Amino acid sequence: MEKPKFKTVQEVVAAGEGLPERYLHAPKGDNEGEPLNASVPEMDIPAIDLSLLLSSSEALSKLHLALSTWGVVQVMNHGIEEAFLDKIYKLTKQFFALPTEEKQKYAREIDNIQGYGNDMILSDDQVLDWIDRLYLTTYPEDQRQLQFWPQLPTGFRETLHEYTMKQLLVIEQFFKAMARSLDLEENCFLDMYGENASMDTRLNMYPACPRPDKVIGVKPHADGSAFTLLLPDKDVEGLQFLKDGKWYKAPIVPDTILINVGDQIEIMSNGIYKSPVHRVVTNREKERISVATFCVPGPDREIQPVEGLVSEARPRLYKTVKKYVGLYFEYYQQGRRPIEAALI
Ligand SMILES: O=C(O)CCC(=O)C(=O)O
Ligand SMILES: [Fe+2]
Repeated sequence: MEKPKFKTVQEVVAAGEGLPERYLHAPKGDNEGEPLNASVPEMDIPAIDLSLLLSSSEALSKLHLALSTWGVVQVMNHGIEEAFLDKIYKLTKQFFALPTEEKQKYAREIDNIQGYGNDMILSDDQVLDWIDRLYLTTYPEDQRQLQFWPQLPTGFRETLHEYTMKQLLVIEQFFKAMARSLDLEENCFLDMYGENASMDTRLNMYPACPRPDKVIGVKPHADGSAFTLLLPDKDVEGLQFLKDGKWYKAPIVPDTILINVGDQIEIMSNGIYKSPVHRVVTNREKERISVATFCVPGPDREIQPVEGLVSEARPRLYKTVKKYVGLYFEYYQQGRRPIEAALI
């Protein structure tokens, strides 16, 4: 098995050999000199009660407003107990705190996305993201590659399985709520999304970084998913969203799940719900973790604007796409927005 030839960020830090050039962003364009970690205002997004979304039209309007402007909401009353979310955070921290040799047992191969490792390297001139990750397909169960599922820390596998099952319920409710908030039949997104949809969970670790002004945790991107469920670090900020050309930081709201629209809901909603560009900045003193789950339509599904959202007044904006995530990665590392390729 071929192992990646680059070190993880944690290994770079442990080696104590200074910051490799490959992580440094050269100043460019109009923001010349603007440090990546410059202070930015907080975004104004609502916390929405998931349990009310099927009954309250006020909650649905709030959802509509948030998703059509920011493309992001904080979801509360999602049915996953706080103690359980704490367990996920704790196990994530414990995994990344294991010795390198232990984590390397789950190292991804160079051209496989699943497993433990550094940022995917797709070209020689790519500036690297200051992030280590453990990326696992968690659903459907027969697509799990268990050789990448850590045996340590104890309870990791069982807990990730349980988290997957709990998220499934949230995902279904959220799809229905989005449909209702657009006055559509509640299953219309779910029907297109398909029964063989998958979930990929990515555990992220951003070690403390000596040059947060020049190094980025995750480059600006929009997610290629239908939507993404995110548990951002409970103590350390870093996630930022772009709106009208300006960056805003995501607030930390305990016990909520942050859900952001991905490109495939932008396509299905004919552009009404926005797949927001976001990034993660680094921190000089503190490491940061997060856990992201990408909800991805089955590979056989044709994703396109749903009929009820196309009219003379609102012509169809996107082509029909299939296996969008493959297309996504080609564009991503070139710094282009893959959804541009789907525009009519
Ligand atoms: O770490 C975060 O808060 C967000 C990570 C992210 O945007 C992603 O994994 O797509
Ligand atoms: Fe993302």
